[in-house]
Amino acid sequence: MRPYTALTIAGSDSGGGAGIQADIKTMEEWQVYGMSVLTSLTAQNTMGVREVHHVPVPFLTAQLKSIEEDLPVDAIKTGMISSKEAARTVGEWIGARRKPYVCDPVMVTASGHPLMEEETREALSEYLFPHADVVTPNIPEAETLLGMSIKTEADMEEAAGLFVEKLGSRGALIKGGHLEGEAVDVLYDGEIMRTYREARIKTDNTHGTGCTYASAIAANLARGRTLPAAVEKSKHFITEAIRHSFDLGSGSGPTNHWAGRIGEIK
Ligand SMILES: Nc1ncnc2c1ncn2[C@@H]1O[C@H](COP(=O)(O)OP(=O)(O)O)[C@@H](O)[C@H]1O
Ligand SMILES: Cc1ncc(COP(=O)(O)OP(=O)(O)O)c(N)n1
Repeated sequence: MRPYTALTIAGSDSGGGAGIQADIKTMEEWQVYGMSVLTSLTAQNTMGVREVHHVPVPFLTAQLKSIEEDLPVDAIKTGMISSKEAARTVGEWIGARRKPYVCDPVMVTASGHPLMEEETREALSEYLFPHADVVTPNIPEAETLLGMSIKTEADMEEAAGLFVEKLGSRGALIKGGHLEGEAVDVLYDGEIMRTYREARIKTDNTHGTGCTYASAIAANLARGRTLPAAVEKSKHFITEAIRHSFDLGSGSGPTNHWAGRIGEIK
């Protein structure tokens, strides 16, 4: 049996809530075989990031080569890409594959630790966005990348359009977790603007939500779903993962990747 597969190219979170750990856990929940190419190692927990080591670019290339010579890739997700050189290497590799690709432009952790060098921001639109079916910025990321302020749903729609028109991606999903009120996300696929809306859940345990959401979208694309359908399924998935999130650690706890299976194992 050949399973659906997805590749995450991202950083490691030793605390298990974000990064490749969240990505692989999420892919597994969608019965998609997850593979990982590590870009950086973070010494991290629910309270914050203690230290970061970036994988040397030649080793990044070695990991990509190991995947390509042996394993099929149905969809790709990228997360933490710290340097311009890493962005170039990853972007060129993805460009040669022509597979569904979700680009999560992570810049800073919720705890305030930078995950990307400042000069890498421009490299994202140069090397990664042109290959992306969808870029998934949160509000601060979209504001930084577009140089605009986002406060309303109308602003989110404008931002989604600008990602496609100015920053070169095929689609954009602006995530509204950092605004107040309902948890609203806006998707523009280059043709139609769509809104995904859920009630806001009262919790501080949202560590890893962005990684989990982007990986669920990649897993659904790997399964052959359209982008709007993949986002709809993944929005429901992330909402339940937040609703059943864990009170683990002293900081912002992780989401619950197995929320959809609660009660299965007695
Ligand atoms: N408290 C919450 N209740 C319900 N949904 C939330 C909540 N916080 C975030 N979300 C949703 O989680 C997803 C991730 O959003 P966001 O927090 O903006 O991204 P990031 O983790 O990258 O900062 C989005 O679908 C957002 O609407
Ligand atoms: C290694 C690593 N990659 C990405 C993140 C950011 O995770 P995200 O889900 O976007 O948000 P927070 O967990 O920071 O709220 C990370 N922390 N570590």
